[in-house]
Amino acid sequence: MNNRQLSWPRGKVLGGSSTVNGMYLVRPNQVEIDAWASLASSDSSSSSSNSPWAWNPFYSAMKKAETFDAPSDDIASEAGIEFNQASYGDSGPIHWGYPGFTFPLLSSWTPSLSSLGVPLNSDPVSGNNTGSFIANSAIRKSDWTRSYSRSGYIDGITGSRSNLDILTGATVTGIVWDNSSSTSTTPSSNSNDGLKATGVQYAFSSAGQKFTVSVNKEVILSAGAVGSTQVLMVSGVGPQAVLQGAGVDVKVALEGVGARLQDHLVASLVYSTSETTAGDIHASNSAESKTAEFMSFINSATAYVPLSALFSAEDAASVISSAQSAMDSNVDKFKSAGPKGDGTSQLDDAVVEGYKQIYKTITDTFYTGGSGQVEVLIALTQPGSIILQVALQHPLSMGRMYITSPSTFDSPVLDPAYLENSADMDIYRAGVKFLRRLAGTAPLSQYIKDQTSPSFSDSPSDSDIDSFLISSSSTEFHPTGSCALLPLSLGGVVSPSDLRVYGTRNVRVVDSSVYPMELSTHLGAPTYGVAEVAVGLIREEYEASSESGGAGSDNASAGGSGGSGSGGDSSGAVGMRGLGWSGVHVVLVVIGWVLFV
Ligand SMILES: Cc1cc2nc3c(=O)[nH]c(=O)nc-3n(C[C@H](O)[C@H](O)[C@H](O)COP(=O)(O)OP(=O)(O)OC[C@H]3O[C@@H](n4cnc5c(N)ncnc54)[C@H](O)[C@@H]3O)c2cc1C
Repeated sequence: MNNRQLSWPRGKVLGGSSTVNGMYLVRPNQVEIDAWASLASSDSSSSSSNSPWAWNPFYSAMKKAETFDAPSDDIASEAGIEFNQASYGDSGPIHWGYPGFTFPLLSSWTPSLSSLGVPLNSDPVSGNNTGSFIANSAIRKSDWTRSYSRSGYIDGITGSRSNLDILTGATVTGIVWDNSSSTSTTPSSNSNDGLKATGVQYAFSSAGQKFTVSVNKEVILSAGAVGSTQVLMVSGVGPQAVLQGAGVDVKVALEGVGARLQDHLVASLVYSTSETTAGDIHASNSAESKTAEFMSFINSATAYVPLSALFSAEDAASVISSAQSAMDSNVDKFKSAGPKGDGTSQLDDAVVEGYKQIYKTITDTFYTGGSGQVEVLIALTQPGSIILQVALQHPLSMGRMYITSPSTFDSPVLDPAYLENSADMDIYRAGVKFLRRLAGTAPLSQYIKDQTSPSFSDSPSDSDIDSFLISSSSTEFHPTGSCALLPLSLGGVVSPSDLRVYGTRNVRVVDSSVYPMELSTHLGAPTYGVAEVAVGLIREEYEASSESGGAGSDNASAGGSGGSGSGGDSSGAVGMRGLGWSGVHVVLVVIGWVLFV
């Protein structure tokens, strides 16, 4: 995007990004999760329907993390909220609620979208998220506070658990290996081979003393899409060319680490309004603006829009077939860009094959299977304005992240190759046109006056829209793909069977880096699901081992959480809730948090 640099904030705090995020709780589409399970099982003899990553078990895991808080009748009718309570969990640590304050203009959201072919979805959380709806927010109704990984998973257990230590303010600087445990840098999918971690090193500043937490059992990284990838790389696990360039000894030449980095891009159209917005009430400094109910208001009206509502049937078919027929040239381009995107070396064949399979999945299944290709949102947070936003959901453009130094105190290079693929621009541009139609569609149109930004002509050309998107798009804060859960033959980083990093015996990654492709959702809710699946797999493994007199019975350390605490969480994933059985000592080493040992 004209070499623009975008800011990618992350929550550097206990609870990770769930502490600072926009609080949308949305589930992905079943089509996406089943496609992931199918890719994950593609080199195994078992069917993807038995995979823990298939929709049914994954849906159960997401529900395990949550408790649904129904809105009051007044809020539901004022905002036009519809829901199916049976589709939610009822006893998990994260509250799926709604704000205690709303705006009548929000009830115009779903009728206007329905008129544009995106009907109300009154049950968007049980497998089909396409359509328009008022999404859940991460709000606990009993006191209108944010429900996030720390409040859900950690706060209730600190002080009461002698087998949990949390080191805050610490930055993990690398994994300590038993170098005699493996002599080969070639990764194997066999967990009995490979490097064994014996500890995690951390420090409180870049020049400060380094400390080590020893590991009896394993290390679980939950440092997020950027953090976990960086920790692996500085520890010698990653693409050879990258590690050598950064002065890091190659322990495991795992070429998929950091490859295929992706993100959701978002753009905003701003309209003036004479309707009162949340921004107006905030700015008024009135008594109402200080109530807990008002302060709980957060944007949440959304819609996942399929190609059929963005294009005519003929144009949709043309976008799909152009993307499909351009696959081989895009794959070649991706391969020759190399691990640093500078063409100095080619990408590994397995990583390229993974890109090809993901590309096929997006163009053959997601484009045609009815899942949302853009998300459309409305924001009421600016005084005097209504903001309509569009975010591209399944980018074919995938880039890379890599380190240039062996220190986790130095920033890595993050390059998601935004909009390099022309199909991405075609769909994103159609999303902007859709927003403009939405602004003119009743009943929402009665609240909308002039478009104040960007300053388009009445009929902007495609190139006007493209220039606007290139110059003003920002991140929707959903980076992923950098530690993909896929077979080694598709350039995976963690094994679908147990989230173990290939080429290691006892290091797992459990966080939002593991999705091989973007999902049509905000990534928080599914990442709680990833963590809950992980807890199930890890428990099963230790319990089986314990029964046979193995690892589970000794006084060891297990891995922790990220940003959160127990059981599973997104912004700092996995969980004490599920993992803290007796005999296992857990240490969270945390900036905001991170690992566990
Ligand atoms: C501004 C913003 C808005 C967002 N809005 C939404 C939203 O509305 N809804 C939604 O569902 N999702 C949203 N997201 C995304 C969502 O919050 C993340 O996808 C999710 O939190 C990812 O969880 P994670 O555990 O993978 O990583 P994180 O939550 O980022 O947790 C990683 C943790 O690891 C720590 N860490 C990293 N490196 C190290 C290290 N070397 N040593 C020690 N600690 C380390 C970090 O400090 C952090 O505490 C948003 C994200 C942001 C940043």
